[in-house]
Amino acid sequence: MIELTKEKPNIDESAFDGAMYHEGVVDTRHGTILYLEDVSVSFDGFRALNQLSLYIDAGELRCLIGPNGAGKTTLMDVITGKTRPDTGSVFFGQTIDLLKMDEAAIAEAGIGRKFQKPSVFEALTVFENLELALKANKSTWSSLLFRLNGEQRDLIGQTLETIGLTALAGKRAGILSHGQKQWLEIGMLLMQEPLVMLVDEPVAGMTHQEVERTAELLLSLQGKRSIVVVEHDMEFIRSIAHKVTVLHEGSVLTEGTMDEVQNDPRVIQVYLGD
Ligand SMILES: Nc1ncnc2c1ncn2[C@@H]1O[C@H](COP(=O)(O)OP(=O)(O)OP(=O)(O)O)[C@@H](O)[C@H]1O
Repeated sequence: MIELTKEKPNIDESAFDGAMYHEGVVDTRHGTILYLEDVSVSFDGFRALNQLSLYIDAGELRCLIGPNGAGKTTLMDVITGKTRPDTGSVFFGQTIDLLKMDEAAIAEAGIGRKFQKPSVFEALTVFENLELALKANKSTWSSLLFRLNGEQRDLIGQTLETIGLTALAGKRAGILSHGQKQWLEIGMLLMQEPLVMLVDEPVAGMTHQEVERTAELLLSLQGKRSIVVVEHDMEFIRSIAHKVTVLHEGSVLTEGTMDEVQNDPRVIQVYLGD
């Protein structure tokens, strides 16, 4: 079981199915941190997700691939509360019903998302961006009075090391390369101490060297956090993947190692072959 290290999230008690929730703890005793079962989403009669079931283990790094329109973004939107499914269930650990929570409560409970386009504050330094991400946890009033304590400085220091930007901590984020901005944004997400990180196309537009560094970064996080990566870059997926889930027409087509899915004739037909 992974313990939430931050304060007890402010979750409506009605989101809990039964009395299994212990203060500050997401119940992963069965090894699974995200349960999606029979999830369907329709837009004007078009099924973007079609009875999709997916299970993510605590601490795993899962790669999600699939052709354009397969439903990857919609799946992320359902997990983070942006889109409500028509049918199905979505649980965080065994007991937290995400369908009863809004986007803010889901984020606060420990599910963080990094969008494809970096949105760092260019006028602020790298350090200040991380500081701001830490403050975003606080209410507006307490963030006005907020001063970093030693523990929080250490957390920023560790995060700078993790994302490889320690030497640039005092530089304005606007001067960073595209890859460095992406790492900073991953760092900002880490400041929220999420248990689950959803990462959308992290290496799009990166140089080869930056792609390699991003692979190392994500691999260094597995075990500590559960990470779901959506990416089209197959070489990158191969370098990080243990288990790959292939989506097609809103459902899971197959799951397995990169070799297994790449040699699956159905995958070759719908995705890798085109
Ligand atoms: N808000 C919406 N309204 C109508 N249709 C939508 C909406 N959002 C997604 N869709 C449709 O649902 C399908 C799944 O889209 P989604 O963005 O989830 O796919 P994806 O796998 O993320 O694709 P890509 O790899 O291109 O990002 C697509 O056909 C898309 O056009």
